[in-house]
Order: sequence, then structure tokens, then C-alpha cells
Amino acid sequence: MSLASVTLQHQHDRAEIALFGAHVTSYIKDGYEKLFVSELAKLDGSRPIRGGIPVCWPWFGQLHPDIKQHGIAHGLVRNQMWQITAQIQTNIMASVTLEPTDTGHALWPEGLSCQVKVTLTDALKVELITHNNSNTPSPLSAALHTYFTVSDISTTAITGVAGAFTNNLNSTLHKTSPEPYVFTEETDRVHQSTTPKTTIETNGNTLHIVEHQGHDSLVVWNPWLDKATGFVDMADDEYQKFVCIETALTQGYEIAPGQTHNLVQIIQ
Ligand SMILES: O=P(O)(O)OC[C@H]1O[C@H](O)[C@H](O)[C@@H](O)[C@@H]1O
Repeated sequence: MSLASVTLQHQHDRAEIALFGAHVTSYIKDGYEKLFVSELAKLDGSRPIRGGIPVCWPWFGQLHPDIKQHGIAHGLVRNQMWQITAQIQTNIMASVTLEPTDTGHALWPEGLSCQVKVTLTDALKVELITHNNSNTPSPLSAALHTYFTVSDISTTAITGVAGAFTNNLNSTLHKTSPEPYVFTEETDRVHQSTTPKTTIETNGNTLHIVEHQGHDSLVVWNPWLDKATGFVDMADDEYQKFVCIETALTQGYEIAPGQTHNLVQIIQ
């Protein structure tokens, strides 16, 4: 990788975080890479990294009132340099805390600040911490947009994603989530789910256990072949190798003055 990064090591497990985007690009647990990064991902700072854990903040996807004018999906921090503000290594954990360096964008919400803290123990904990230092409530949407490795999306199933969802592909609202939850086509769904735990299984084997905190929704995404073919930073057949399960705030949350919000994903 050509981007500056920081490595966390705990026993035999390792995580790598690019300073560009405070973006976790690798988590190796028990010798197994848990995060997918495209072989065509741009690792030169020219665009957000395709894979790993993109940080979407202070808005998710198109959830900004002026999105039609500026067209910036997923906020302002996944494509800028962050700086390390704290780093700790002990016998039982390793952690790093980062803050974005450019808070002067015209669309930056006044008084809001954010940090990402990544902690490696026998699991990987990623925290997206938002502070409202202003005197007024501020709308906030966000996501930890994790690309989880799977050996074959067509034999992958997820559990723990329940409840109503919006299908982003046609803006339809569905009352219940698929059961079993398998993948046969392009999938882009925002589930109004506050479930604390999701599993990802391939061929009946649990590959990932994912815990969520501070969220009001879970987003499930796979571009499938046609959309992947249109991406300059994803090989055509790579859609078979991952599923995104995103710990998200998408339901109109407002962060009150003086308040701190913590959006957390823990990967085992
Ligand atoms: O291509 P990106 O801007 O990284 O977005 C990738 C995807 O992120 C989320 O999952 C959204 O729900 C999708 O609509 C979007 O296509």
C-alpha cells in the first residue's frame, strides 16, 4: 500500500489503518483476512478506498439536503487525510485515535467534530465518535461501511438483520427482511434495524460476527455484476468476494448541543 498507514498488532492478529480516510484496510485474525479490498482500489488518495471500512460522515449516501447540487456521497471524511491524536499499546490491546485534518469545507456542519478510534484486542472495535460543540441541534447521518470477505456471495447468508427496510434500488418500503437472508442479485437496502449482532455465513460456516452500537439502521450492499463492471476501482467478478454490512445512522437522528454520539462496530 502506498498510503501512509498505522499498524495495530495484538498477539498474532493485526489491523492496518490508512491515514487517508481513517480507513481500516486490513484486519487479519487467526491468519484470516476479514476485510475485502479490491485489487483495483486506488491507494493514492485520488478517491475513497474501495473496500475495508470506509467512514461515512457527516452524512450517509445521499442524505444531505443539497445532494443534487454538490453530489458528494457519503460525506466529507473518507477522502481526506486524518492525523493520529493518540496511540496506545499494552499487553492486552493496541489502539489508535485519529481526527480529520480538513474541517473547513463549506458543507462541514458548524460545531461538529469527529474522531475514529480503532482498538484491537481479540476482536476489532471501530468507533466513530461525534461531538456537537455548538449551541444548536445538528442533523447527523453516518456509517461504518464495512466490506466483509466471503468466499462466494452466492453461498453467503446473513442473520440478525430484521425488520422493515427501504430498497434503495427502487425506493420501495418493505415491512419485513428476507428470511433466510441470501444474495441472488444487486442488493442495496437500508434496514430500520437496531439489532446488536449480525452474523455472516458461507456454506453454513460462520465467517464473521459483527456487533453494532449507537445505530438506528443496518445497510446491506452488494453491487452484483452489472454495477461492479461500471466501477473503475472494482474488478468485474469481485462482487462475489464480499458483502457490506454497514452500521449506520440514517433515520433522521439529531445530535443535541454538547452531546457525544458513538457509532460502533465490533468485528470478531
Ligand atoms: O460507491 P460508493 O460511493 O462507495 O457507495 C457504495 C454504496 O454505499 C452504500 O451501501 C449505499 O447504500 C449504496 O447506494 C452505494 O452504492
